[in-house]
Amino acid sequence: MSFLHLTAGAERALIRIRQNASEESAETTLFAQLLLGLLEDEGHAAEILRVAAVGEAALQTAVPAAAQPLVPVLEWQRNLVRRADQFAIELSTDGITGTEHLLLAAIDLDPYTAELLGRFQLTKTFLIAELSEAPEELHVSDAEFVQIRPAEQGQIEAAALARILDASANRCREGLRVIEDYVRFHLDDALLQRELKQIRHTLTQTLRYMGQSQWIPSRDSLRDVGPLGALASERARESLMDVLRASFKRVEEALRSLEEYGKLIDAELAVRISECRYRIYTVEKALETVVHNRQRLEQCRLYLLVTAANCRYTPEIVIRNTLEKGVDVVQIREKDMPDRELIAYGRKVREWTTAARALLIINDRPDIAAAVGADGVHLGQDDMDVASARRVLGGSGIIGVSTHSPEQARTALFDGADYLGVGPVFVSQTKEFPELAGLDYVQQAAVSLTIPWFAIGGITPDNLREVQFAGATRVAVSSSICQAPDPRGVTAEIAGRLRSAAEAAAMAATRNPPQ
Ligand SMILES: Cc1ncc(COP(=O)(O)OP(=O)(O)O)c(N)n1
Ligand SMILES: Cc1ncsc1CCOP(=O)(O)O
Ligand SMILES: [Mg+2]
Repeated sequence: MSFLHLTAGAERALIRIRQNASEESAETTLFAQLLLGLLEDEGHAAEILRVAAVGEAALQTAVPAAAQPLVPVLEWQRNLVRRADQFAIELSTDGITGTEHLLLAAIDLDPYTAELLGRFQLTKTFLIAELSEAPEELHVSDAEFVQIRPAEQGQIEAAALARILDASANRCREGLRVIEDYVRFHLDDALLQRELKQIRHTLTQTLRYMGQSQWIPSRDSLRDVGPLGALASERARESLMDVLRASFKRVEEALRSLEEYGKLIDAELAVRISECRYRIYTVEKALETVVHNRQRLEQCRLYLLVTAANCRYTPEIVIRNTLEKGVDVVQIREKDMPDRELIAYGRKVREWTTAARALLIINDRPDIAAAVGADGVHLGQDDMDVASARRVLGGSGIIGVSTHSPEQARTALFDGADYLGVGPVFVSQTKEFPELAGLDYVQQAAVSLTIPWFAIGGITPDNLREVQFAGATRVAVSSSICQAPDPRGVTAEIAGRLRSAAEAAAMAATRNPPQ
């Protein structure tokens, strides 16, 4: 199993640190451990360090003798990966984060590391130049371009065609930039960023093959119909979301134009443009729901799955008492209840959850969720797919998806899930699983996902600490609350610990804001 976007070497380096670290460590010690780990490994960073003649002995001196304040390891690791991701997205064509990007992030974030490696000429500027991959399109030779030849175009004037294609390509590129900025600076979502980058890359390459370099001589910016900002509707924007939506529209229209006019040049290349357009639609849909539902889920930390047969008391007692003590989301998980009974029960739970300002999710059944006015539905890997469920539930319904690996998480995200279940972490009293995803998957989710996710499976007050240390800030539980002699007490304990951790993280974030 691997991280969503890290090479195996980068993954090993991070896991090693988490295995050796306690919850808090001196920041410089963590950077020193990272460098030593990178040097020991076989990755790209080791090669860079070796070529620069940086040996183990030199790295040991990275730890200054003076006592230093401690930082939460989890937070440190998130910042490191986030910075490394940005370097990978900017510098490499595939956007995959490798050990070399971790090394660059360490130099960028830590003055001691920068000073130490600077002595070996390994500076940020040097590494950026070294790691920048030339865009692939530069390797396409002129002979490979499709030529626009007036004779082949029949009545179409080649210069006009070139102008149309050039203007559309520019509109598309500009719009994509605006969208990428939103995803990077507002959503901070590396997965979507990478998808956008890959679309941009495919597009650049396709345009290159369509003979883009020949279009520029036909460019006439002053006479170009509809320059940006000419219309009042193009000038007025009231929110970031407005800007985002307008940019998607501009990109989609420009792609459509490229596709249609591109057919006059090469039908196969036009198909590639059309594929880009569909990928953009997918990203647009994912972004719309991510933004809307992320707000609704933002403050939810404790998620309770209720199956009447597994409760020590009646579901009403369990649900109403635990809502009072900090449950934020209730999932009705009834596999065998007749539909009419389920709907009547669901409507009652809807009233209790609404009064407590909590969310109600129905397991497996979008039709029942719609019928009872629930906030959403939860789907497993073998349940209805997200797109079909959304048609039943309607656009604004929340859809959660169970995932057991990073690959499933990635798929669920692009299918349009609003939150994920991440597990099973431990053996569950509620459901048997052929294998556990374990704390490894929780760690992977913690560094990779910005969509809300809940660790699930066998979580109790006794093991909650381990789950939190692996990076979970939200948990979903069933038996440890529903079967407890004191569901209120267990709920209060779990909810309280999740809240304290969130408050501590918020304090840390104000001390060390992401750049
Ligand atoms: C929050 C949450 N995560 C995971 C699951 C499991 O869903 P699924 O795999 O479909 O299994 P069933 O619960 O349907 O048996 C869940 N329900 N909730
Ligand atoms: C339905 C399900 N899917 C993954 S774990 C799980 C059960 C969660 O219940 P418990 O908290 O009792 O393990
Ligand atoms: Mg299911």
